[in-house]
Amino acid sequence: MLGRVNHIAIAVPELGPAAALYRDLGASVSAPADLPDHGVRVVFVDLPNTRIELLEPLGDASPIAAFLTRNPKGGIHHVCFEVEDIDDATRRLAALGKRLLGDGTPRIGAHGHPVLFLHPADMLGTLIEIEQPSLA
Ligand SMILES: CC[C@H](C(=O)O)C(=O)SCCNC(=O)CCNC(=O)[C@H](O)C(C)(C)COP(=O)(O)OP(=O)(O)OC[C@H]1O[C@@H](n2cnc3c(N)ncnc32)[C@H](O)[C@@H]1OP(=O)(O)O
Ligand SMILES: [Co+2]
Repeated sequence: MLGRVNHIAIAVPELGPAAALYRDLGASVSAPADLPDHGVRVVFVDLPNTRIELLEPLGDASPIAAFLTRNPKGGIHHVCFEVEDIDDATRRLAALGKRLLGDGTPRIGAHGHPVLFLHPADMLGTLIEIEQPSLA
């Protein structure tokens, strides 16, 4: 079921300095993009074998606000795995008893592809995102 690591997300209190840090390391960093439906502002750090997704809260109801209250300097927020067929993966994960966050159906993520999140309590204390990077 699980394919490549599509990205590793780091939640930060301020995107500007975080993006500058990775630029100073010589990485290619995208311009910020607001994702109001997801309550975050995001930039992507391109790496040879995956990406870092830097996340800043956007709006009062950001799903990463509580995380940053617990981790005021920021921290690793989630890992995103690619799947070939997110509908099949959703069914299989639900059958395995994994809690699917939100309304339990995939939503369009930062790359314009369907994504879904699994509750950290069911995934060894780690928030897991799955993404279908291409049309099934
Ligand atoms: C989709 C666009 C973009 C993309 O890649 O395309 C993104 O990735 S956007 C990313 C932001 N969106 C999300 O994270 C959506 C899914 N997340 C959630 O629904 C919440 O963050 C949730 C429910 C996982 C946690 O919400 P919150 O922290 O407000 O709830 P609690 O304080 O009750 O926490 C419950 C429990 O989970 C632990 N927790 C919370 N966040 C994390 C985390 N990132 N990693 C590991 N564990 C986490 C928290 O400590 C609590 O643990 P407990 O033992 O019960 O105290
Ligand atoms: Co993500």
